This record gives sequence, structure tokens and C-alpha cells, in this order.
Amino acid sequence: GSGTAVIYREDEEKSSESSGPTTMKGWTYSEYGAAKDVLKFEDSIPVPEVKPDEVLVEVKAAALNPVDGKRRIGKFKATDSELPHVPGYDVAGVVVKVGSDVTKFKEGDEIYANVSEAALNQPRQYGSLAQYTAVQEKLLAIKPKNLSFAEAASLPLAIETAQEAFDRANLKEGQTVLITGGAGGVGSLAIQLAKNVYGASHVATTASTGKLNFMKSLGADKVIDYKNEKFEELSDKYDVVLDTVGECSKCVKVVKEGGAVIALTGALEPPGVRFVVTSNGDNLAKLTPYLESGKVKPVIDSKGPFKFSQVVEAFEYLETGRATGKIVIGPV
Ligand SMILES: NC(=O)C1=CN([C@@H]2O[C@H](COP(=O)(O)OP(=O)(O)OC[C@H]3O[C@@H](n4cnc5c(N)ncnc54)[C@H](OP(=O)(O)O)[C@@H]3O)[C@@H](O)[C@H]2O)C=CC1
Ligand SMILES: CC[C@H]1OC(C)=C(O)C1=O
Repeated sequence: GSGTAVIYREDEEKSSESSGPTTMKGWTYSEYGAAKDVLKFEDSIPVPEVKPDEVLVEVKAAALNPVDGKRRIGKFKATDSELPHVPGYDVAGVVVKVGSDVTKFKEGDEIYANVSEAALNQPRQYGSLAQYTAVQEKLLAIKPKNLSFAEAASLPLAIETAQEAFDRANLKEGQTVLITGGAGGVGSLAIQLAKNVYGASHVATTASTGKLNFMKSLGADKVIDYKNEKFEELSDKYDVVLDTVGECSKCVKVVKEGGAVIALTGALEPPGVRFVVTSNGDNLAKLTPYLESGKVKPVIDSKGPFKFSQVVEAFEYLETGRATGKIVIGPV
């Protein structure tokens, strides 16, 4: 669907100079731990200040990523921003204020973004699971016209990860790709990008028995049911292997001589390499034609979108590791 979800909020606190609300509702945690233990819904969080290179976004929808959970349990505390945090990397919404150095966006623009340029190194303290969030201009892209806010919010971090992985692997038209975990947030977009953006001639993927047809519908040429067969024992070799599961040692067995193995998580084995996704608005905008033409489609887990009040349940579902596509929160 498309169109703008306009939500009238009569409970917003207006500041005197009518520069907009000074407090907002949102989800926060002040200590590391499990979602049900540490996530709190607050109704008077200070609306973030807007730095010169940032815009203030009225959040219409947000999406969850595994990194939200890993961060919340303190896995990356050594390089994390200070607590308390508002979680959430993925956002779609409307620009309501622009900083003094902003040139490419204006109030009223419908945008989407991954709000943290570096996912693990000083990620934003106040993320997208609140009514407003501040985002650097260089991370923003205009929302594809045909996508709802929920559909757009489902994309940034996962699609930027797939795009960066294939760019780092130098994936070329006509090459063959294996994507482990094709049914996940990254995998479900990576299959589509490999086929319809990078022009791979053959895309294989792994998923469990009940998801095989869904993988075919996304464009996979070969779907391996990891409950019944081991891809690393099959004879096929690939130019590029994107591992979204964390099984690099198996992936290096099926990469062609001189091919690339990109591991998103888990222990590495040569020639496997890992990277941490960098948020970049220009890279996201490169995908607009594919998204607006339907060549690449958002994939939203059918349990969602989850209501703004259901963020703990949404994280608990994500952390089962069984999500199909993306877990979206909205309307916010
Ligand atoms: N390095 C980086 O910058 C980034 C790293 N990541 C990491 O990559 C991983 C994937 O992220 P994301 O896609 O969002 O995760 P998801 O939570 O969306 O992945 C869930 C999916 O994984 C599938 N899955 C689980 N185990 C296996 C398996 N053994 N073989 C095949 N499929 C499997 C599940 O399918 P089924 O139910 O069939 O098992 C499910 O559909 C996470 O660990 C995340 O932290 C993600 C983004 C960026
Ligand atoms: C170690 C990679 C780390 O970074 C992101 C974004 C994840 O999801 C991770 O696990």
C-alpha cells in the first residue's frame, strides 16, 4: 500500500515557541538485559536535539534487527553509546525539522534510514522506537513512492547489509551465489538483490522445510532444506557465498577457487571475511528504482506489523531466530 498515515496526537506537549513537542513516548532501557526485564515504555522522553547536519523525523514505523538484541544484552558495550538507549536502527517517517547545515531534505519529506552510521561503534543513543528520532542527513533516502511506511521501515539495515556484502564480494552479472539463511531479514532481500540487481545467474539458499516454496517465490533457483541435507556436502561450488547464519566453516567448503565468502556473524575461517554494515543514504537511494518497479520487494513477517505497545513481544519473537523477513513496528 502507499499513502501517508497521518496520526492526530492531542496529547503532545507543545513548547512555547511552537517549535514542536519537547517530550515524546518511546521504548527505553537503562541497563543491559533481556527485553522483558529491561525495556520500559516511557511517555516523557526528551525529544532529541537536532545537530546542524541532522533532521528530526516524526516516526511512522520502525523495524527490529538482531543487532538491537545483541546490543541490549551488552554484547557490544565496549564501543556502545552511553545508556539509557532508545533501541531501533530502522525508521520510516516524515521530516519535521532540519538542522542548519541540511541541504538535501526539507520539512514534510517522507524518508527512511538506518539511523546509525556504524552499527556497533557509538550507535545512536536515541534510536527509532520512539515518536521522534534525529538522523544525520547523509543516512537518509526519500521513501519509495509505492511503499507504505511499514514496508519502507523494514528495509534499511538489512538491505544495506546485503548490498554492502555483494559490493565487497564484487558480485558480477552471471555469477553464482549461495545465501545461507534465505528466509531471514537479510537473506530474503539478498536473494532478490542477487538475482534482480546484481544479475546473478544462479542463486541457491538454505531454509527449513516449511519455507522452501517461499524462497522460490523470492527468486531462489535452488533451495536446500537444511533440516534434511547439508549444503556443504553437495557438489555445487559458488562464486560468492553470503553467510547470514554463522556457519563460515561450512561455507568455505563450497566457494570456488578465488571466490568470496562474506560472513555476517560467527567465527571466521579463511577465506571468509566479515564486515559491519555502514548506513549510507546514497547507497540506499541507489535501490529506489528496483523498489519502485517491484523488482525488489519488502518482506514483512506475517506476525506483524506489531503495535507500538508490543515491542517486547516483537523482540522476543525476533530472538527466537525464526522470523521470516522483517519484524516491523507500526504505526508509531
Ligand atoms: N555484520 C553485519 O553488519 C550484520 C550482521 N547481521 C547478523 O546476521 C544474522 C542474520 O540477520 P537477520 O537476517 O536479520 O536475522 P533473522 O533473525 O531475520 O534470521 C532469521 C532466519 O534465519 C533462518 N535460519 C536460522 N538458522 C538457520 C540455519 N541454520 N540455516 C538456514 N536458515 C536459518 C530462520 O529460518 P528457519 O526458521 O528456516 O531456521 C529465519 O527465517 C544475525 O546474526 C545478525 O546479527 C545482520 C545484519 C548486519
Ligand atoms: C558482528 C556483526 C554484528 O553487527 C551487526 C549489525 C550484527 O547484527 C552483528 O551481529
